[in-house]
Amino acid sequence: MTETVRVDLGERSYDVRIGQGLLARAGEEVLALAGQRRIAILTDERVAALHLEPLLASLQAEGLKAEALALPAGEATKSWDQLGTAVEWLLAQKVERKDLVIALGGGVIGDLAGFAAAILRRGVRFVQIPTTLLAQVDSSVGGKTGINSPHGKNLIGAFHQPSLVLADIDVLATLPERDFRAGYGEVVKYGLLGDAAFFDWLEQNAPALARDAALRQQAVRHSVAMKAGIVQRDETEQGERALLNLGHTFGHALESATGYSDRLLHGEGVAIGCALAFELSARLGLCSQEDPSRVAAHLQQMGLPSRISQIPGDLPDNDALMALMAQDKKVQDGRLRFILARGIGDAFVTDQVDLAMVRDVLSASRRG
Ligand SMILES: NC(=O)c1ccc[n+]([C@@H]2O[C@H](COP(=O)([O-])OP(=O)(O)OC[C@H]3O[C@@H](n4cnc5c(N)ncnc54)[C@H](O)[C@@H]3O)[C@@H](O)[C@H]2O)c1
Ligand SMILES: O=C(O)C(=O)C[C@@H](O)[C@H](O)[C@H](O)COP(=O)(O)O
Ligand SMILES: [Zn+2]
Repeated sequence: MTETVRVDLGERSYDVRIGQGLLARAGEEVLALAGQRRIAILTDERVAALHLEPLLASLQAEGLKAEALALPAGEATKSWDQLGTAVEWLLAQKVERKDLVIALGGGVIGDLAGFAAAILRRGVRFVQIPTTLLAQVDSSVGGKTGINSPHGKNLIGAFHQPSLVLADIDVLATLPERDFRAGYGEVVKYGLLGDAAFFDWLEQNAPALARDAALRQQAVRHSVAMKAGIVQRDETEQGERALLNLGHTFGHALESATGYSDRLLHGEGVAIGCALAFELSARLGLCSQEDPSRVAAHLQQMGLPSRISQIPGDLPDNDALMALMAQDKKVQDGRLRFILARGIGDAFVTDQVDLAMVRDVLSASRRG
């Protein structure tokens, strides 16, 4: 059964449809949204090999004309170079303001295609067809788009909401195990930041998510509904939305330090970052010492890293990691802001953090 979560943002409102077989029905959905418009699909080479043909067939069945560009797979694609390639290709396709860009892929393609759509002719509509667990529960919803810089993650970007999100949970069947696990890092984040009962549910059910479609759909829908609620209340991260950044201050610095490479996937960085945020919260006396232990145990159970020492290869020292954190978008008046927790499901934003303690937490996590 297809379920719909509405993201209510006035004239920028849209539906997130979650269910099985949605890729094969994408043509109908797109036709209903845009009529007979030109369609330009941005995807990556791995996803194209697996899922582009069914999408094209579905669009053609509705008489829709579509062209596709496949970019290299992987985080390094969120770069100026690939953004330029995508935008110039869209212009060469003569994509007009009322046409549609479709992002078919994981968070990398969703972020890059969304940003390309935001700046093309000062904004064209786009549809997200997320093909990773991470993209279905998080990146396809909420309108954060952008690319990375050597100075830090997602430092160049725009808020640009999609017009529709089609999350077909069947396409996750082809996702490599490591990418599925990494995506789970963002699922568990929702329980940790604001829903203790969801975290309890995940402790019981998450090991079965990869093989049980009904549980997977439940987890995706719950995550999307939580994100939609937060985004509706705070679209451009003036306050509450920063909670979705739990684990990211640490995680983004670690991703930059590892060169946006396969050494550390985004969801793995988030997992380590969540563990560090709870460790820091416990050291500050905000939550009990059992909370970080419970978080780390669950991450381990799910095959996710929880410590910096689990990242392969050399890392820069703590000074360099702190310098990367200083580029975080949550920095205000030169002060770092962290998402900390009073307990599982009870996160909050603060700039009242002793940086010496942050360094201690980094050092302890490096020791393993
Ligand atoms: N905009 C947001 O709100 C937001 C939220 C969370 C994460 N992000 C961003 O998302 C990115 C990470 O996204 P990701 O984890 O999806 O990575 P990704 O897009 O690189 O996808 C992971 C890998 O899976 C492959 N793949 C995708 N779908 C597949 C499928 N169905 N079958 C087989 N292979 C498939 C891709 O080719 C890639 O190799 C990061 O850049 C992160 O910053 C953005
Ligand atoms: O949607 C949000 O808001 C998030 O913070 C979701 C995060 O999972 C995502 O990684 C986001 O791209 C991070 O945002 P950033 O502003 O720190 O780049
Ligand atoms: Zn994230």
